[in-house]
Amino acid sequence: QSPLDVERVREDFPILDREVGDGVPLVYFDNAATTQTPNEVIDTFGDYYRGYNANVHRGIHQLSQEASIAYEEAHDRLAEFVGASGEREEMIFTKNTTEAANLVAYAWGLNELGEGDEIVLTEMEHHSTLVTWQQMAKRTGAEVKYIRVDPEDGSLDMEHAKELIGPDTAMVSVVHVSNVLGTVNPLSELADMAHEHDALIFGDGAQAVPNRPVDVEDLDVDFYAFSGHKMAGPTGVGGLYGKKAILEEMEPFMYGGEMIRRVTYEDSSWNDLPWKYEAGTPLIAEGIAFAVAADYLDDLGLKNIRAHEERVTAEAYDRLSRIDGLEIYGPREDEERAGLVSFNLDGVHAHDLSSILNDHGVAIRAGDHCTQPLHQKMDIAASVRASFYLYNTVEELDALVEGIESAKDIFA
Ligand SMILES: Cc1ncc(COP(=O)(O)O)c(CNc2co[nH]c2=O)c1O
Repeated sequence: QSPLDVERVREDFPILDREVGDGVPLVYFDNAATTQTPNEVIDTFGDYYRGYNANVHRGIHQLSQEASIAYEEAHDRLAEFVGASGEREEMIFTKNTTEAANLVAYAWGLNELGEGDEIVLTEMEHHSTLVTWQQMAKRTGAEVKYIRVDPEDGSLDMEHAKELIGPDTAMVSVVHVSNVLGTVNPLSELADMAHEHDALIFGDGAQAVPNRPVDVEDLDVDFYAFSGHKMAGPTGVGGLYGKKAILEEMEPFMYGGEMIRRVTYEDSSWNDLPWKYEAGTPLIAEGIAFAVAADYLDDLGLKNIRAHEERVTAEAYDRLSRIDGLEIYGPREDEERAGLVSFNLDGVHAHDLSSILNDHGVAIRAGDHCTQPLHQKMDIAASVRASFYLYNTVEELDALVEGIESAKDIFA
């Protein structure tokens, strides 16, 4: 029995009633790419643009004050959502997780990294962090090293992590939950290892924040990034948590209005946190809707969402593992796994399988999921990924299994 009343929850997501193709019911299993948006979040946009649309931070008039208060308080809400006690001063709104990683790489990395410094990543990093730190290393003369991933169960080789993280390590950047394997990495343990050597740690929380309680202070990460569109919120807004002392010391790398205090022809000084890192007119409605998404998830309960997702994922794993010729990647059935299952079917290319599944109404993702090095390491050109969220049901798995069996009849 799920801790969520899923049938009632699904009423909040009108898109889930859609039919696709020849009138086939939509089965949305692409939540690791982006989640669907509840009415409460959608309605925020209409309320804002009909009721209090104005530019923020500067206006004296009432509309600007209303918009400013809503936008600024949204920062407090997202800080609270991830356990940041510094409230808005530790919560920068970016466009997404990718931009958050780039902000840290440019604002911190460009100034702090040099020859001899090492950046420790994992082999399962998403391109948003892997390419960012790889290119920042090339620009600064730093060196990137990768913690090995065990291809058998997608686990991180922590003995190898202990070898790599040392006195030359300046930054450790780790995906909290892999968007391909479903592996949940021991971020807190890696933070301790980084701090033992006075290195900083960046946590990529894109696949963690939506579906489990995250407390950045318990984790003791220095930075932690996540995206609104992956947690029932809008695209265009993400959160970058940073420890206040680090954000105070760091120099901004995007300049302009909002982020300044005083400007002369000779020099400029910066605004308070977090505005110092939010140059120009922000995504105001998106930021306000981001906080509504956090409220929506907290009303359902992140522990309930996690338990529901575990139930659907366990059933998916069990049913997929019974299909001959289907190989599942990542943690084994008895190991902790986030709400996704990536796999391949013998004799059927991932793109062909996803096309057949689409004909059955099933929306999944096929490809490299922005982790090309990981796929190369696993010696697979691509993979098919089914990813679940709070509104999916065990019954929806029937369409997935039927679609796979249909693909076997056609291709295998
Ligand atoms: C682990 C991880 N990190 C970072 C990102 C980047 O997030 P963004 O900046 O909001 O795009 C993603 C998005 N992952 C995926 C986006 O589409 N399919 C995916 O698996 C992700 O899964």
